[in-house]
Amino acid sequence: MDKLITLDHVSKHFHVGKNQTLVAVNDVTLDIYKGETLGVVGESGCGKSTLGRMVMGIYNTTKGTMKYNGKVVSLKHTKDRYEYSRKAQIIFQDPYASLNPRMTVGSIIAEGMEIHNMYDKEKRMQRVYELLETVGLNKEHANRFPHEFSGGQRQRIGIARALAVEPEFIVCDEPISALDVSIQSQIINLLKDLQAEHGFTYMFIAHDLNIVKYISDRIAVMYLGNLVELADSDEIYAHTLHPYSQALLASVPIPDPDKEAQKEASVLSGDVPSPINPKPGCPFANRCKHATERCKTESPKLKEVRPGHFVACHLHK
Ligand SMILES: Nc1ncnc2c1ncn2[C@@H]1O[C@H](COP(=O)(O)OP(=O)(O)OP(=O)(O)O)[C@@H](O)[C@H]1O
Repeated sequence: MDKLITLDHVSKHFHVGKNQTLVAVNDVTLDIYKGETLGVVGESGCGKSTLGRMVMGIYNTTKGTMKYNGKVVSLKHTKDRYEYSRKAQIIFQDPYASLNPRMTVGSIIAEGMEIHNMYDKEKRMQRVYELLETVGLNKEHANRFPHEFSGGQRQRIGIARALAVEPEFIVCDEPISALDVSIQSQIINLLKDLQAEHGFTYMFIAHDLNIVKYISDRIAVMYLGNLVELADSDEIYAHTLHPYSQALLASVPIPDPDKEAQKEASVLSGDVPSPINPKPGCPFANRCKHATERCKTESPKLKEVRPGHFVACHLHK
């Protein structure tokens, strides 16, 4: 498969006080292949959104390089950057916060096409109507305002806006977390159908491992800014290697109450360490029941331990 995005030892640091550096993403090396869905999972604060924003070119990388189709993406105002801002789109967790309440739905969807000088005014409006139909809304909705819609409908508007500029790559940043469970699968199915039709590449960020399993070809597990495990979706569920991924999987509720009761309690005990001025060693060491002295001092590197299955853990050679 062809690589669309290449992250080479990418980090993002935020300066949060005198001599204090918050390491939101730490030394991530990762490829995203054309047409795939890469699921990115981990607890709140582990750096998923920051990674998504770097991949979008919204944040600069502090260290390392990101390439799109072999070309380095930077925030400098170049022709490539302008083109990338069309090819890479994002769908946000909270569709209401990301839609301008003073603009009609039609103007929201058309805005990107205007910025990128796509089509004349009449053709843009025709595309708005078509896009509304594509995402399961209708033409009449173009003249309404975001507050007149339900959460699921607003997310459909967010998807139509992303599609309007004919992107190749879409970051879906927890697009269904804020929606009712009954609506979640409708949005997931819409995203899957659109991918089948247009060949989009997705980076799908989520907490919920069940949903990620259904939509992802591969899954990346993050912990405290680090990529700790990466494998095909089926492989990672069948052979979960990192103790943190095992704990995350164990935290997904099992519908059978007897099995749920038998599950090992306290799988994720202990606090997540601070990302500010992080200590050396494995970031998961203080919560890991397998941790040894080595884990407390030496950071494990991500290595391929089964075909296409990468893990950063001293337990696995
Ligand atoms: N602009 C910023 N300035 C300072 N710190 C930030 C900034 N953005 C994110 N962080 C910090 O970086 C870390 C990673 O945050 P990020 O939002 O990427 O995590 P996340 O996994 O997406 O979490 P969530 O699921 O809650 O959105 C957190 O410790 C967060 O507080």
